[in-house]
Amino acid sequence: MMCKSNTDLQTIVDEVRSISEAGKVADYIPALSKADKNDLSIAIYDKNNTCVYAGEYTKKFTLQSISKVLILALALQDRGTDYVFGKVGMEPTGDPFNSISKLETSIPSKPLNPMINAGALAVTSMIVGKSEEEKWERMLQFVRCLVKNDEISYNVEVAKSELETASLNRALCYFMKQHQVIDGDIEELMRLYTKQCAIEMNCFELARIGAVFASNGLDPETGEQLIPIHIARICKTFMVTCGMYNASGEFAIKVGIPAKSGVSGGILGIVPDKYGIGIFGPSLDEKGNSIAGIKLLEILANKYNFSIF
Ligand SMILES: NC(=O)CC[C@H](N)C(=O)O
Repeated sequence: MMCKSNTDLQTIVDEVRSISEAGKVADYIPALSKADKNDLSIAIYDKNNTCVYAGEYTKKFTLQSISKVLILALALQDRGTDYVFGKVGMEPTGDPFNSISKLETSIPSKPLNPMINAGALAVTSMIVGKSEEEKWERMLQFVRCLVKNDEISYNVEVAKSELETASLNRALCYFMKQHQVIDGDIEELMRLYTKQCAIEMNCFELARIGAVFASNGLDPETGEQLIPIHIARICKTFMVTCGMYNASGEFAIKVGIPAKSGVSGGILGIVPDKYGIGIFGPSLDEKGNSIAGIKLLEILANKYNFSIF
């Protein structure tokens, strides 16, 4: 399926692009600091299988936290809701995505939700497989299936860069191991998590994943049920309550759709029963969300009445 350029969308992208100057690209994962601050691209994939784009839409980026939604969908299929939510909560947090503080203060000690790092690390530890290789193969295959592209892979440099510097995420893991939220080898978990975060695609491919969620788990092209309906619903609900980190409340008011961002500057947006949206704009605001990406969504939401509320 080809995605077509769209002049109305391009006009909005051109208007918004300069906002990127006010933000900065993530550099706590050293390899991400190489991103071009002024890149901005968007694709909107209709559930009836048409797609429009604007900006440098073939540019690839790593999913980072967007992968949390996808791996949650797989873990829920692997283990069921009772098991997953026995270990990870369902409540939003007003803290930054990598915060450790609530882990110690909540009783019983479990991460508040699967969209913050602690919760996502616990979710990745639940993926079924006889070996590390098998677990990774299953994770990658699931994402490939959502995009319908077997060439989707991960950025080795970004994964390595994060693996070498992820002391805080390691600390979250060891804390959770002590409290029986996770078990197994922490370095294996770190390798799987940093690879899932480094899965790479362009905004068109991300928009296609959004279209699967928008259609309650159905592949927009083949009609195949890729994600069970109840799991697609759980994922979209988490995206509304926790998807934009500690900016989720403001985003719900200003845009009003399920969305998930990542520190690479990607945003996955879903207009239920209508569109999947993929955005890439690596310049971030102080909460770690794409500054131009959010602006684009605000404009589009107003213009086309996207809000689900
Ligand atoms: N917010 C994000 O995108 C964070 C993902 C990143 N890989 C991390 O764990 O720090």
